Amino acid sequence: MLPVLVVHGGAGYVPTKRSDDSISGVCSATRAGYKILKEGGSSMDAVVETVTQLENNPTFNAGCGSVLNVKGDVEMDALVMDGKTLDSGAVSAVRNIANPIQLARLVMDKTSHACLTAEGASKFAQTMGVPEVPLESLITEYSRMRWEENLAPDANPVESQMGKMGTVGAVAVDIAGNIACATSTGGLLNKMEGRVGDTPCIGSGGYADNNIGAVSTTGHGEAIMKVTLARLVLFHMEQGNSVEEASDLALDHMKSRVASLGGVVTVDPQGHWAARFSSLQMAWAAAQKDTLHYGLYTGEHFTQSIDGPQQ
Ligand SMILES: NC(=O)C[C@H](N)C(=O)O
Repeated sequence: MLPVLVVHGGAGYVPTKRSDDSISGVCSATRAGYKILKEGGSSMDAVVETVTQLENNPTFNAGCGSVLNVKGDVEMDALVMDGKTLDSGAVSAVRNIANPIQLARLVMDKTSHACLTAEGASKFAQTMGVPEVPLESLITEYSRMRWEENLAPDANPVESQMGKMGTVGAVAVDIAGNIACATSTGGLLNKMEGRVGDTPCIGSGGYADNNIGAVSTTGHGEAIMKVTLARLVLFHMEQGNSVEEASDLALDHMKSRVASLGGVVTVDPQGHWAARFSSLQMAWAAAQKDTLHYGLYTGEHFTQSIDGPQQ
């Protein structure tokens, strides 16, 4: 069953003209992460590489392609967690870097803290030699268009975003049985300056514990934090539920308790995995036993050889 990698590209609704790019984006990032696992690399290396590729892909709301805040700026959140030690690293409201997930990992590896924010995170990035990139390099025509649309007095950015989420995340179990998660996002469309969502919060945007499993989440951050969605999935697994049942129970609770939709990718130490969502769509992919699995709509599950024609 091991190794295994499961990836999401955000819960919500993917406009038809962007759905092929979303599917091919999650599939190629999954291939890259799975290669690391197959060669004996760690689950942490695999999830960070996978999420880095998705941050570099302008289709997704993370890194280049992030949504803009109300001022037209990009402020990004990211989290990694290591299931062996329960160490985690996060950055919130970080600007002018290409790969927040790599900075989150540096917070975990090189500081005694779990999260750095805003200017402090930028100063740390400089100290670590992470190159500063111009704001313009993170902004796509599409994200600027959606920002402008949502500045109108009658606009409803939360409603509009539920349509198109695009946060990215990955969970993995490596050959040694170590488990990790990584999640990265530009957050919510036209959010207030300084708004921090669920993504960098342990237990909400993700969680990993070698004894239970790992989860990466996507959805409306304020709702995800109310139910600590990632830890809630793992709680249900601790109660004896399968990865699928636990994921569905947690998503059902978020829907009934706080009327919010979302999605998760989940693994357990044996290598069972799930990609579940209550939203209309979630681009997802998984790799196990040299097979690539992927889908977009509820119930959709395609498979092909990992070395087959590029999806
Ligand atoms: N697209 C998302 O999943 C958004 C993210 N959870 C946030 O609220 O920041």
